[in-house]
Order: sequence, then structure tokens, then C-alpha cells
Amino acid sequence: MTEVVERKATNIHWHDGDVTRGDRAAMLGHKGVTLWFTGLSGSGKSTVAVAVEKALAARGVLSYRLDGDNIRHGINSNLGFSAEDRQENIRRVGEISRLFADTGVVVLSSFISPYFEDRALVRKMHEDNDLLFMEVFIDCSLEAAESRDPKGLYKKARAGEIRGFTGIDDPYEAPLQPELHLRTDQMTLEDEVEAVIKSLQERGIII
Ligand SMILES: Nc1ncnc2c1ncn2[C@@H]1O[C@H](COP(=O)(O)OS(=O)(=O)O)[C@@H](OP(=O)(O)O)[C@H]1O
Ligand SMILES: Nc1ncnc2c1ncn2[C@@H]1O[C@H](COP(=O)(O)OP(=O)(O)O)[C@@H](O)[C@H]1O
Repeated sequence: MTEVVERKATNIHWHDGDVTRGDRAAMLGHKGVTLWFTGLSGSGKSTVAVAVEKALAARGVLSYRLDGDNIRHGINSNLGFSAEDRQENIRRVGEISRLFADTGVVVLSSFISPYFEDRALVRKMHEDNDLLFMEVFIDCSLEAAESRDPKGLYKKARAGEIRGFTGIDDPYEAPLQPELHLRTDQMTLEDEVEAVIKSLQERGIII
């Protein structure tokens, strides 16, 4: 296993099992992969992930969603939205995604993940361990995301009640070469789901 950050612990040893990733894929009938949904707040990451999860379940494919808002209630409840905290948030959920993908699950990870470097680290965690990783850019203009404002957060950010809000007074570095690019302000949800499923089929991840 490749390490992506400095490890503090010493005298620890990797312990292999007898059941392989291939064995697990054969049991499930599909491969594991992480689909990494990145985009502005309100761009549609959670909406697309929920719809893809449903479509996969209908095909008998085991998937699991990891969502920023949810994860920040639990394992990452000690992190805020500074660049350092977002980096640690993404590192931890990247590791969790990697573990789930190794089990054979189709992982649907939805995080704003605004920085190139943090997303590149998650890709590396997967690729260094021969795990499939697909960056899915959930692309939506700031104007459209702000007019949706499903949680009223843009309104609060504009009013100065939230500081460091992505897209308003905090950066979002758009992916340059995502495996999939979905313009949610120009496509229907049905077409977005179809594009994801097709892409998984084309890569031989699901039948
Ligand atoms: N300052 C600030 N900036 C951006 N988002 C904020 C902020 N404060 C709270 N929220 C809420 O937190 C959700 C984003 O969490 P993430 O873990 O995805 O963020 S990040 O990847 O670490 O940047 C985000 O969820 P989504 O709207 O689903 O993206 C918001 O509900
Ligand atoms: N084509 C589309 N794809 C995804 N979401 C859409 C689309 N059109 C409108 N929406 C709406 O945009 C909002 C996106 O919110 P959400 O999924 O919570 O975004 P995020 O998880 O990125 O913050 C939802 O209210 C959803 O119904």
C-alpha cells in the first residue's frame, strides 16, 4: 500500500488476507470504483448521487454514498471550512472511499473538494493501489447554483452571515480533465444518470 501523507506510527506491519479483490468482485458481479462528484454547493452533487444510487440498485449493483454534509456530522465533525480543514476532510474521505472501493462497492463520494491538489491526492490514493477512480465534474454556473440555493446558504453568504463560502468568497478550482463532465444547468437529471451508468458500463465496471 502506498502512503500519501507522512505516517507517525512506527513498528506497524501490513497483514494480507486470503480473499482477494477479484474474489469480492466475483461475489458481487461488478468491480469497485470511486466516483468523485465535485462541484459548487447547489450544483447537484447529492441529487445526482442519490439518483445514480437508485439506478444502480435497480441493476443489482451495490453502491454507497458518502456526502459532505453527512460526513461532517460524524467522523469529520471536528473540521471546518478553512483550506487546511477542507484538505483534511478530503484526505479522510478519500481514504474511506478507497477502502469502500476495495470492498467492491461503487462509491459515490459527493464533496465540493474545491482544490486541485486535494482531488489529485485522492486520485493518487486510488491509482497507487490499482483502484478505479473517476472524477465527475458536477458543473453548474454560480448564477444557477445561487438561484437554486436549496439550503439558503448563498443568501446567508451574500449577507455576510457565512464567511469563506465556496464560489462567493472562497475559491473553486474546476477540474481540467474529469472522466465525466455533467452540466447540470443544461442537462436533465435523467440524462446525467444515464451518462454515469453508460460510463461505468464502457469501463467494464458494471454490466
Ligand atoms: N463555507 C462553506 N463553504 C462551502 N460549503 C459550506 C460552507 N459552510 C457550510 N457549508 C456546507 O457544507 C457542505 C460542503 O461540505 P464538503 O465537505 O463537501 O466541503 S469541502 O469538500 O470540504 O469543501 C455544503 O454542502 P453542499 O451544498 O451539498 O455542497 C454546505 O451545505
Ligand atoms: N439537472 C439537474 N441535476 C441535478 N440537480 C438539479 C438539476 N436541475 C435542478 N436541480 C436541483 O438543484 C439542486 C441541487 O442541490 P444538491 O443536490 O443538494 O446540490 P449539492 O449536493 O451540489 O450541494 C436540487 O434542488 C436539485 O433538484
